[in-house]
Amino acid sequence: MNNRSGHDDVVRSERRGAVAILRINRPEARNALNAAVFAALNGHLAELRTDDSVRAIVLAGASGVFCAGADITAFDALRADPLIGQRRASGGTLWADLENFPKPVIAAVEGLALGGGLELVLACDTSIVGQGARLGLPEVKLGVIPGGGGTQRLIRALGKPRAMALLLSGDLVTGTEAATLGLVGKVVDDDEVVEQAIALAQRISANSPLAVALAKDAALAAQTGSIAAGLEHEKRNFVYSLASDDSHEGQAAFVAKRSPNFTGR
Ligand SMILES: CCCCCCCCCCCCC/C=C/C(=O)SCCNC(=O)CCNC(=O)[C@H](O)C(C)(C)COP(=O)(O)OP(=O)(O)OC[C@H]1O[C@@H](n2cnc3c(N)ncnc32)[C@H](O)[C@@H]1OP(=O)(O)O
Repeated sequence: MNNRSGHDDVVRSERRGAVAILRINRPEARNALNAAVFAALNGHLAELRTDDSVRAIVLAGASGVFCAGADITAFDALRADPLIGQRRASGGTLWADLENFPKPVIAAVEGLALGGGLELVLACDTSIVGQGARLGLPEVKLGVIPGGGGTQRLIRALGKPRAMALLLSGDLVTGTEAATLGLVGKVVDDDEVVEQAIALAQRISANSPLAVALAKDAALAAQTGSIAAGLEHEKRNFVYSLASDDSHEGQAAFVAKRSPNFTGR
């Protein structure tokens, strides 16, 4: 897959079969997020959304670092942005677009995930983190607060006591501590992060793309509504999956004792 023109250097993309790997590539600024990174990530996601050959995405950073957060030197541009309130120009929809992306997105967190970088991790479906990585929301140390959904996703991930301690102190935790807290999906050796994230993405990619998308969609409903509404959402998605070609293929493959060949329909 070619990198998108104009942003080739700030987000690099590569393919491993049905897995697309996106790497934030601003090592000189510890992969800090600026307008160019947001534009490039949004552009890549738009392409991957409709590319049926891609079944899962790994979001990583370059040079052993995930992301040091929003580019602090870009705050003046943010302040001057008339649309900041609508959060259109500041990449504010990126986190929601990631969370609701119709394909699974796995964060491969090496080194650092701070501020908007940890907010990207929280917006992904799950994450593989290096044991020595450092994660946190240090915005309050800069006189701002998380603006990429961190206040909402952290408390849903950790519960109020643990979330407030991290949010209000700006303290950082290691990858191992983050796994104990439930902030990340899995902690691995620092040098295995990206490969383990790709391996998980490949296991997911072998499953029915339709069932994976329907399961993600139903599970996300649990974050915004009542359990009754969520169960109704799950039921609709279950009935839809049962009627799918993939469901028939899954059943036939089991009976024939062979691997299924899912089409996503
Ligand atoms: C229309 C405009 C749109 C613009 C869109 C912009 C994004 C908007 C997003 C919306 C806001 C969402 C809310 C999120 C807010 C935040 O994320 S606030 C930032 C939170 N992050 C931090 O506070 C981390 C700050 N950095 C550090 O603590 C340290 O640098 C480090 C990451 C721990 C690394 O330390 P060390 O290894 O010692 O290296 P350094 O020398 O400190 O850094 C190396 C160079 O990298 C630069 N850098 C690091 N982090 C950032 C950063 N967040 N922004 C900009 N630059 C960063 C650092 O300045 C060094 O650069 P040089 O001095 O030029 O070498």
